[in-house]
Amino acid sequence: MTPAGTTSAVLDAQGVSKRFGAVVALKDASLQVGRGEIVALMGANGAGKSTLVKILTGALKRDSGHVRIHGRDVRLSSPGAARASGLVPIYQEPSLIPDLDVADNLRLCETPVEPFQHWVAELGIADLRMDDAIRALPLATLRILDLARALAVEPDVLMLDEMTAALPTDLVERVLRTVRAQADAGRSVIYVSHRFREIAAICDRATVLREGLTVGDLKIEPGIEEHIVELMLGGAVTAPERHATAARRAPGEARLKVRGLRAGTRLSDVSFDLYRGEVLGVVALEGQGQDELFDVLAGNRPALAGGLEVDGKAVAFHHPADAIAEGLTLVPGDRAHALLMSRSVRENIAVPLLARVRNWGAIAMRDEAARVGAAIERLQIDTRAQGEVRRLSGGNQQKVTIARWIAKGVKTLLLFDPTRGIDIRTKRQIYALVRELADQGAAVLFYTSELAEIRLACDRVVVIFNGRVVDSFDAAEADEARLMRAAYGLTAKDAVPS
Ligand SMILES: Nc1ncnc2c1ncn2[C@@H]1O[C@H](COP(=O)(O)OP(=O)(O)OP(=O)(O)O)[C@@H](O)[C@H]1O
Repeated sequence: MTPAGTTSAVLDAQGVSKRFGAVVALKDASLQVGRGEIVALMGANGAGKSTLVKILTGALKRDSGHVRIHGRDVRLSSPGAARASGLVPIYQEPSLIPDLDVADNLRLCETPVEPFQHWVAELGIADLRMDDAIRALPLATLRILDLARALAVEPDVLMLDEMTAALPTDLVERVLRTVRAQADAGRSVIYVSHRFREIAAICDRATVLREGLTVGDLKIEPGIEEHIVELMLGGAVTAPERHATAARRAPGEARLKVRGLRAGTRLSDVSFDLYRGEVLGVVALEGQGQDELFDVLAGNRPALAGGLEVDGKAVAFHHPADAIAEGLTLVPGDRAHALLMSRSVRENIAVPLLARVRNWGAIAMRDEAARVGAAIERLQIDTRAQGEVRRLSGGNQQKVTIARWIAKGVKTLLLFDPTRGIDIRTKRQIYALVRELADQGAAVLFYTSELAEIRLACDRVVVIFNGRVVDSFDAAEADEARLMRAAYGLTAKDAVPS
């Protein structure tokens, strides 16, 4: 384990430990980053990555170990102290205050406005106004604002914790280019991610944590992926299964028919059929109407035009309860809203999605406890901190949102980017679970911002561009180039933009 440039490391953390009551989050973690280097910090859900990042950014105090910056021991006693040492984080969840506008948020954290605006424009958010209320902005925009805010203060070491997990493909590419350019200009970056494609694209090295210990430090080179996975999981994992063969829909009428659906300002005219027994993927770049589509299907917003049919019957949803009554269940992308953060893991899994739907999930208590237990086991949810969901690692929180529908059983499942922030082993388990649910007769609509998931999890895919379905094909034919072309509104004969 001899990382490049240990002696000239900009940041050098050694022997870091941290305990939360009985939970040992970090036992002996080390991490070095040289000037101009991007180091991936990897590990399964709950390995301790976020805890280490929080210690390095002064949000948590370490129990033992030391941290050196440019060779000097530092005490990172607060986020302000870490910033003063040049360490700036972007965490898994948006950090701007929802009740304030952009300008007030900048003032509050003393972010210089001009550089911030420069980065916002550079990152492709063209229409941001300083008096926009944070609450009204989409999650993807908030993540970009967090990055712009961090870049505006010209950090020595930038730490990105699952920064791209909520972003659609086009914004991910822009973020990756920007981060790489920052490193090329001499800044150092710690990049926490579960996405190998991104790590291969921009990182120089990977430091791997397992159960709070640093277990490897590797140069990123072709073929390193399986080695990293082995280190992360402490043993071999099975290769991903490819489900995508022929369409698997059950015979008979479509479970859900969507016709000429229009909603908000972005969803113009979307039509497709979703059958029992199939997993239908949805691919779209940022803001092409996918949020509005899922919102309408979940009863969160009205359709302005078009119609829905469930099992051959015309329906109109005015409230989420209407959608649930027709058997449509949403797993939203935003776990912060999906979970009761100060309640336990079990309560979160068992809680009816909406208390007012009285006949929903009428399961005997004993039976329910068994189902909740089975779902926890199935997804290997880390229950060491199960008393309050907010104490779980980000990936484990996401698993809780998914465990709900495993515990309850569903007819039509609407999954909005369900695997963001989830480690590779669990992702594979989730694909298998989704398949199992479909095999049992569920119809699944699966929006993902990770194009590779289409082939791994879906039978068919529809691509939405500019509020319309522009292409639809079997998942077996869904290589990333074809999906990308379609997502950019290019037909098969057009060239991919280089
Ligand atoms: N405030 C806290 N109280 C109790 N336990 C905590 C707290 N914060 C983190 N933990 C526990 O520490 C362990 C490590 O969590 P951490 O968030 O660092 O993992 P991670 O590697 O970032 O995971 P993920 O990939 O899921 O985000 C987990 O078991 C988590 O439940």
